Amino acid sequence: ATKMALRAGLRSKRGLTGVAVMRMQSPPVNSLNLELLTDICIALEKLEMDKSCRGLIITSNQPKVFSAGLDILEMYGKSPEHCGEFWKAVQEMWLKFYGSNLVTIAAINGSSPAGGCLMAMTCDYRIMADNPRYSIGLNETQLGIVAPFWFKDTLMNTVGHRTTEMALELGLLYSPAEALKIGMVDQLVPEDQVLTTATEAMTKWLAIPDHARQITKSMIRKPTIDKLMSNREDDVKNFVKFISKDSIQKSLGVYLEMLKKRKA
Ligand SMILES: CC/C=C\C/C=C\CCC/C=C/CC(=O)SCCNC(=O)CCNC(=O)[C@H](O)C(C)(C)COP(=O)(O)OP(=O)(O)OC[C@H]1O[C@@H](n2cnc3c(N)ncnc32)[C@H](O)[C@@H]1OP(=O)(O)O
Repeated sequence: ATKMALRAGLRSKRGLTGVAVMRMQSPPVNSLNLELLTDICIALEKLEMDKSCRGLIITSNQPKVFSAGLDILEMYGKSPEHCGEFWKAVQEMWLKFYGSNLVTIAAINGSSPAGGCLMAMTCDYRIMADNPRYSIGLNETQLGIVAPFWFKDTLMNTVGHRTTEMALELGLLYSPAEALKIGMVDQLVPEDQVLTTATEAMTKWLAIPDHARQITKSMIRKPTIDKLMSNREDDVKNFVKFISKDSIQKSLGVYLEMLKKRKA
């Protein structure tokens, strides 16, 4: 039986119609594996074609974690072919979210490192739980890997040039308060209010006529999207070449061990 990795449905509570809530539920930490990425893309594609849907809130059903980012097990000890397929799915998720016609809001109810942060940054607005135990950021360099140009572009478009230099080179993970300060997230609220606040924020975004908002969003994001679109195959090749290196595989292995030991 296929595992339902997320739930998407149109809500009509409190007068808020045409808004889907997507809840990632891939235990234990919503790491983005091929299955979850594919499910997310299919669900978003369906919503995008549904004329009654205008907005999407993405959140997590897992306690304490929004998403642990890309599933390292999809990149560790796998064949070049598998790594290539996986990377295409990561690209697809980014392209669909960053270019979405819907109003997209990330209700970040837990930690969101690396690919989890990327996913949140593709949204139009980010609300995070104000819990100092949670962290968010692009920490790739800490794993000995390099975030590709479109991760970097998404961060730069969100927090600016200088902050991106510091954040990306040092692989910084920020507390919610720090993330708010640099503009990585837009609002902090108590944990139990993340979803209701996302719904309230959605009302404000939906008050803008769709066509005007969509054209404006596209005008701002299209150059960044086009850059990946015209380099997709090379980007896959670069990823496969990079991730297959013995030194990179070793770094990933060490990092996975560290994650397990930290737990013990
Ligand atoms: C020139 C360059 C050219 C090309 C380069 C191209 C590309 C390279 C770049 C690729 C980009 C990668 C981006 C990524 O997203 S990499 C993933 C980074 N993610 C992390 O660093 C997060 C790691 N996880 C955590 O910090 C914590 O798990 C978290 C804070 C999310 C939750 O903590 P909690 O205490 O609640 O859970 P844990 O006990 O730590 O974890 C539970 C089990 O889950 C496993 N786990 C956690 N994260 C991952 C993951 N991302 N992938 C796979 N597995 C993960 C963890 O090991 C535990 O497993 P078990 O011990 O239970 O077996």
